[in-house]
Amino acid sequence: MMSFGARLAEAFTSYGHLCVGIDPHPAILDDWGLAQDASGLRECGMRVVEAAAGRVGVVKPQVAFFERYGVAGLQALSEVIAAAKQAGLLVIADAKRGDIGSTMEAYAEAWLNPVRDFAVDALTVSPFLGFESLEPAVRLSERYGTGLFVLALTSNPEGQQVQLAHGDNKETVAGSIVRAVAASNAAAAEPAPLGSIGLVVGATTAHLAEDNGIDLVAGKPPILAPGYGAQGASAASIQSSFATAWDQVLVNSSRAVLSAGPTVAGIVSHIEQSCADLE
Ligand SMILES: O=C(O)c1cc(=O)[nH]c(=O)n1[C@@H]1O[C@H](COP(=O)(O)O)[C@@H](O)[C@H]1O
Repeated sequence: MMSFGARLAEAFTSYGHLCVGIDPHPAILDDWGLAQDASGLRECGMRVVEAAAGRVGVVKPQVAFFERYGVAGLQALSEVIAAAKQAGLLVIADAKRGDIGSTMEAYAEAWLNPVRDFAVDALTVSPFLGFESLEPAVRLSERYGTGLFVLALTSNPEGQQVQLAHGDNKETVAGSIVRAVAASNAAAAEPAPLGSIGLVVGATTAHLAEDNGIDLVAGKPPILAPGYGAQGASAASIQSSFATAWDQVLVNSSRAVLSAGPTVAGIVSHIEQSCADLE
């Protein structure tokens, strides 16, 4: 199995930098005339998958919106994940998992082991119990050919209180996470144009990396950048903020894409416009 970084690099070449978020907010279900239950989630997710297939390389279901409806919601999530993989899309589960190492291993098994119900290509994870607590997920990612996106400099302004705090050695928390991710990629057995351990850096906050001396290029981590569209970042601002790291960036858009529904044709037209903007 090719590494996640190698598969993502191929997806960039074929389809560019857009990742379509599957975030079935209650307001979206209402706007689309869908039921506020698991059948509504499933239908919403399937329409987005149909629109995304062959136009972008990656989709990112937001697990919270499925979890909200309990077991039936998670069943819908597993069906949407399976349909996306079947359509040739890479799938990132946005579950932001993070815990002590022994528990982290169970989370990684749940989301990354290809035999499990929720098996995806990559998972968002939180390093705020200490980057080392993610070690089992890093190890299992390498075993299964999957990837991680580690929160570093999130798109929400309140994140900076924690992420730009300085430790004893004067380095920011975000800077130390980025450095640890670079080291993980440098230690990977299989060299690839992109690492398999990625970062989450908001499209709205990326400029803070340079301002704080944070090197996003070392170790070539893929960078998941949410914030395009609904949170205000434009294609031009994202390209200029990421500067030399731009070829590593996967730009997520969720609400802006879904608000172009409910028809598959409407979603397709928004995706095509966003892809053209990000070229
Ligand atoms: O990990 C994420 O994807 C994420 C990190 C972050 O810093 N900011 C952020 O908005 N996200 C997620 O990205 C998506 C953004 O959605 P829109 O603002 O609707 O495009 C949501 O699913 C968020 O949970």
